[in-house]
Amino acid sequence: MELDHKHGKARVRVARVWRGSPEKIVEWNVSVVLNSHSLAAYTHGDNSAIVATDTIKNTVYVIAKQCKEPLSVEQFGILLARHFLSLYSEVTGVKVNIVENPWQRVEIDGVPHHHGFKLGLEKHTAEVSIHDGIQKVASGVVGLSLLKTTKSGFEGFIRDRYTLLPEVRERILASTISASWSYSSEGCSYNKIYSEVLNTLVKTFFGPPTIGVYSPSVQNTLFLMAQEVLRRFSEIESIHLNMPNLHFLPVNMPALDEKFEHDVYLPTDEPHGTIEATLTRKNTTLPSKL
Ligand SMILES: O=c1[nH]c(=O)c2[nH]c(=O)[nH]c2[nH]1
Repeated sequence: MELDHKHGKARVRVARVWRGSPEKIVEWNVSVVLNSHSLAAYTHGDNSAIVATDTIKNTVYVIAKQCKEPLSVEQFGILLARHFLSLYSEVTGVKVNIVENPWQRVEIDGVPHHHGFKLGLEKHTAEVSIHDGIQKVASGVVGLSLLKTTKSGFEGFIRDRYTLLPEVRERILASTISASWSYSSEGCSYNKIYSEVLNTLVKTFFGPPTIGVYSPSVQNTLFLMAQEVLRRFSEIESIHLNMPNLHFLPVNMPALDEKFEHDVYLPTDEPHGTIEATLTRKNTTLPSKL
């Protein structure tokens, strides 16, 4: 028999304020998982090699306190992960996942407020793992909701006795996107890359402001978004995109003598299409190696 085991603390919420002009704040929801030599805790009730999950939680606050300057969610994850490995010989591996709550500075009549913030929508995430001495950093976003009212269709799919969906060249395309991307190099400017990757994803989803770009499927749009990120950011090795297809169903009411004219829709998120893919860089240039 072999027991694969790990333990940690999930959903540790911490906010860190840096006083000054202007004031700065981050709010993080931190989860830590440790691999350790604590097999005996499972097999013999011997807890002598366990870092208590309560201790793990306290450590999040202590490391936050030690951060005297603002830092990215990735940098915080790296500090935390390295701490557990360097302090405890019992710990052999660590994974830290953090979700940042998007507090954004308020502007009053165009003037940034000294200490006022409002909550944005999409959230910056980070995953830092260290196993066998190898540190891996991935950044991401969750809750990036995008919608376009036209320049989307879906045609040419399998038609059989189970198919009801009409082929269309005109529909609403909407998704709440999650993405995560991993880096091939260390010490990147994580916050800068985060906002530029988001910008790239959004630009590719919509196309140019006045004319947009036609999407023949969520699958194709997803691929083009991922490809553009790998093209632009040489430090990114791989990107995963999860793009649920949130259907806006045409409302037809023949009994009321009202027919759908691409105007009234029933927005739904259940059920939704699930479309996801990971694009990973090969050593040659894209897209020839795909
Ligand atoms: O872009 C789409 N991809 C699909 O795989 C799919 N399936 C479906 O019913 N509608 C859509 N739309």
